[in-house]
Amino acid sequence: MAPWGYEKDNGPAHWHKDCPIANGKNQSPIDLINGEVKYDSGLKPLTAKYVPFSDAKFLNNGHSVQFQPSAGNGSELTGGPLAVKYNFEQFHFHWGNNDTEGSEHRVDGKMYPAELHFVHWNSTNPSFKDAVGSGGPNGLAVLGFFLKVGAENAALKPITDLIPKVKDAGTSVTVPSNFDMQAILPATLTDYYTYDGSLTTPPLAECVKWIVFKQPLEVSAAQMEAFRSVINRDGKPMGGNYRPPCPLHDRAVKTSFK
Ligand SMILES: COc1ccc(CNS(=O)(=O)c2ccc(S(N)(=O)=O)s2)cc1
Ligand SMILES: [Zn+2]
Repeated sequence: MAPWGYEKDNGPAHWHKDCPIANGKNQSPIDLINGEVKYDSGLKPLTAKYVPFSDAKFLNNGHSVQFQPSAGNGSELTGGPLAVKYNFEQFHFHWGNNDTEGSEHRVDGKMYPAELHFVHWNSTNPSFKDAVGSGGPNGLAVLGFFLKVGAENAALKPITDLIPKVKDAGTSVTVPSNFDMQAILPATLTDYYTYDGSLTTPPLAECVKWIVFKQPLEVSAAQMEAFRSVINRDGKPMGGNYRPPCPLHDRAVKTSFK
C-alpha cells in the first residue's frame, strides 16, 4: 500500500489493511456528545511545566507540521486524570481547507477549523516508543485544543511564522531557543473531556489518555491560511489531514466540568 495519507487511495478507509486495530473498540477521534458525557468531580486541573528548549525542530513529516524538541527536554504533565508524570514528546496540528472542517474531535457533531495536539508519554517507561507499545490507555497522554478563527495567536506566531520554511514534505527548521511553548496553553487547564482512545494516525495504537479542552484557542485567518499553504508528500495541500470520528463502543467520556 502506498504510504498512508488522507487521499482517496490511501486515506482513513484504507488504514485497517496495515493496521487492523483501526477497527478496534478504543479508536480516536470521537464525536464528544454533551448529552452522553458524565461529570466527574474527581477530575482536577492539569499542570503542564514546559521548559525552554535548546534545540527543537519544526518539521513537515508529510502528514502534519510538528514541533519536536530533542529527547529528554524536562517538560512534563501531571494531574487531571493522570496517575503519574508524563514527559512532553511533540506537538502537531490537523486542519481543513476551509473553516467548516479540520478538527479530529467534534462537539455535538461540530468540527472546528483545526486541532492542536500536545503528545506526552508515561514516564514510567524507558522511552516514548516503549510507552506507545506498553499496552493499555496510559502509555500516552495527548492534550487536544480546538482552534477557531479570531484574534491572532501571539504565542503560536513564532510557529506559524515558520510554516513557509517547511512548506514541502520532509523539510525542517530549527526553532529559536526563546520560543515559549508554555505561553500557548491557557493559564488554567480546567474544563476538559477525557476518555481512553488511540493515536489518530497509523499505527493507531490504543495507548492514549485523551484530554480535549472545551474552550477553543483562537488563531487569525492569516495563521489559518499559513497552515493551508503546507504541501503533503503528493505535492497537494495538506489540509484535510484529520481522521473522521470512530465508534465510541462501550467507553465513557468524562468531563471535569458540569
Ligand atoms: C512505535 O513506533 C511509532 C510509534 C508512534 C508513532 C506515531 N507518532 S506519535 O505517537 O507521535 C503520534 C501519532 C498520532 C498522534 S495523535 N494525532 O493521535 O496525537 S501522536 C510512530 C511510530
Ligand atoms: Zn494529532
